[in-house]
Amino acid sequence: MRLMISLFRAYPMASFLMVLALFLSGLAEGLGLSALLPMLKIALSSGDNAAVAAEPPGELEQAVLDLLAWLGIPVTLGALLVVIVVAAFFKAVLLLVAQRQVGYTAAQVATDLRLETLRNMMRSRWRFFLHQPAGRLTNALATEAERSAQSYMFGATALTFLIQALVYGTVAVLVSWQATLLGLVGGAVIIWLSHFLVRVTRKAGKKQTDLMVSLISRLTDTLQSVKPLKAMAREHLADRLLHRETNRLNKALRRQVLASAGLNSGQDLMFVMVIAFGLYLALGILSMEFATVLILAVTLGRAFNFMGKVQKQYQKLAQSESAYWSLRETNRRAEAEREHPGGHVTPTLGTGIALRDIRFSYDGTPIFDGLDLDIPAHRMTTLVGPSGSGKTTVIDLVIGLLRPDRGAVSIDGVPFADIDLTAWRGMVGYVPQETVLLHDTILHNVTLGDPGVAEERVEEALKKAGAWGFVASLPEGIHTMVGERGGRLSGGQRQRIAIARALINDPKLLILDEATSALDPESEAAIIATLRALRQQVTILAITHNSRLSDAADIVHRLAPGAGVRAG
Ligand SMILES: Nc1ncnc2c1ncn2[C@@H]1O[C@H](COP(=O)(O)OP(=O)(O)OP(=O)(O)O)[C@@H](O)[C@H]1O
Repeated sequence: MRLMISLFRAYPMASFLMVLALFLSGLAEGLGLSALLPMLKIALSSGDNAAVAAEPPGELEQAVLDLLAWLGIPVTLGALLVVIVVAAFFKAVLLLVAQRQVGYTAAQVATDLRLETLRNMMRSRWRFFLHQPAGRLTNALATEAERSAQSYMFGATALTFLIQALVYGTVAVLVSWQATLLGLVGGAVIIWLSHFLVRVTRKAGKKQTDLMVSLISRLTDTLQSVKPLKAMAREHLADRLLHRETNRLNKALRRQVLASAGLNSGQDLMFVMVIAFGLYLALGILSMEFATVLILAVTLGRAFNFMGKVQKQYQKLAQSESAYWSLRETNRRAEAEREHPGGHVTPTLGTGIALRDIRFSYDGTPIFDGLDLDIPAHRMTTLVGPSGSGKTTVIDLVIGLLRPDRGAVSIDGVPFADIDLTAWRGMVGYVPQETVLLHDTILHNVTLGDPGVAEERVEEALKKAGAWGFVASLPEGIHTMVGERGGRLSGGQRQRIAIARALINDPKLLILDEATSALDPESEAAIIATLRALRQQVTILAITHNSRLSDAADIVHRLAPGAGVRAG
C-alpha cells in the first residue's frame, strides 16, 4: 500500500488518468449490469417482448426503466441487449486505456529508477562507491528496478479488480442490501482467513530481495575470475561459492509458490461454499424470486471473484515490493554520500600541482603523514616505489577522488576547495592499471560513445598511442568489436586503446597508472617517445615499475611505505 502511495505521488498525472479510466469503465460495467435485471425479467416472462413482469419492479429495476424512458429507449429485449453490448464496449475500451496507462507508467518507473540509481551512484563519493559490491549495482539496475515496476503493475491491477468488485457489489446492494450484507460478511471472513498467506509471501519476497543482492554480488565476482578457476580445474569451487545463496533462494521461492497456490485454491473453494449456502438460503428457505436470486448470484459471485483477485494481486505486490524499498534505500545512501562539486575556479595547469603536508588514511590506517610532492606543468613526472607505498592513492588525491585528512592539494597555487572539480577532471586523461574495455567497437571504446568526436581524431589518438598499426590491419579497422571486456585483443593492444582513450580529449594532465606494463619493448619505446614529445602540451604523471619510463622522465618521486617522499 505504501508503495502505491509513493508511486502515485511520483507519477500523479499518469496515476490520475489510470484511476479515471478505471472509474469510467466501472460505470460502464455498472450500466450494463443494471440492464440485466429488466432484461432477465422480460426473457423469463412468457408472451411477447413487452415488459410483462410478474412482480412490481425493485429499486434498481425502476431506476433503469426510468433512465431508459428518459433516453427514449423502449423497454424491449432487443433494446436492453443493445444497452448491455454498448456498455460492454465502453468498458472494454476504457479498460484498455487504463491498462495501457499502467503499462507505460510501469515501464517509466523501471527506467526512472534505473537512471536515478545510476546517477546517484556516479555522483557519490569515491570511497563510498569503492565499498559497493559491483553485484549490488547490477542487481539494483536489473532485478530490483524490474520488480519495482512489476509491483506497480500488481497494485494497479489490484485497483482495477477492486473497482470492478465495487461495481458488482453496488448493483448487488441495489437488488437486495440484506443479501449483500450477508455475502459481504462471508467474503470478509474468507479474506481475513487467507491473509496469513499474504504475510508468508511478503516475508519470502523480502528474503528473496536480500539473497539476490548477495547472490549477484558473488556471481559477478566469480565470473571475473573464471580463467584461473578453469586453468587450475577448480570450477567446482564456483559451485560451492554460490551454493548457500542459491539453496536459500530456492527455499524462499518454494515458500512463495506454495503460499500463492494455497491462496488460489483455498480462496476459490471458500467462495463457492459461501455462494452455495446463499443460494440455499434464498431459494430453499426465503423463497425469493428466481430472477432476483439469479442476478444476486451473478453479481455477488463476480464481486467475490474480483475481491479474490484483488487479494491475489496484493499478494504478488507484497512479494515484490521489498525490491522497491531496497532500491530506494540504495538511492538514499548514495544521495547522502554525494560528492562535493568543489569551488568555481577552472584551473589552467600553467605551473603545476602541489601536495603539501598531506596526511591520509584508509579506515584509520595512515598511508601518508606529512607528504610533500610537486608535479610541475609540462613535465613528465613518475611515481615509483614498492607495492602498497601509496602511488595510486597520490593519483586519487590529485584527481580529487580522495580528500586528505590534513594538508592541501593545489593547482597553480589554487587550493582544491576552490576548484571546479568537474572542470578539472574534464582536463584529465586517465589510463588505469587494469584495462577493461567495453563490449563494443574500438571507435566506441576510444570515444566512450561521445558522438561529437570525429573519426579522424580517433585515428590521430590511436596513432599517438601506438595502436594504429594493429587497428589498421584489422578487417573492420576502428569498427572492429573488441569482444567481452576486450577479450579479442591482447593485453598490450588493450592498453594502447586505453591510452588513445585518454588522449582523445587533448588532456592537460595525462595520468598513466602502470599503463605500459603489458607492452612489448618496441611498443613501449614508441609510447615513451610519444610521451616525451607530448609533454610540451600535456603534463604527464605516471606510475611505473619500469626503469625505461623512469629514465625518460623529468622528475622521479620515490615513495616509501608509510609517509615521506624523496625527489630523484
Ligand atoms: N580502498 C582502500 N581501502 C583500504 N585500504 C586501501 C584502499 N586502497 C588502498 N589501500 C591500501 O593503501 C595502501 C596504498 O595503496 P595504493 O594502491 O595507493 O598503493 P600502490 O603503491 O599504488 O600499490 P601498487 O603498486 O601495488 O598498485 C596499500 O597498503 C593498500 O592496501
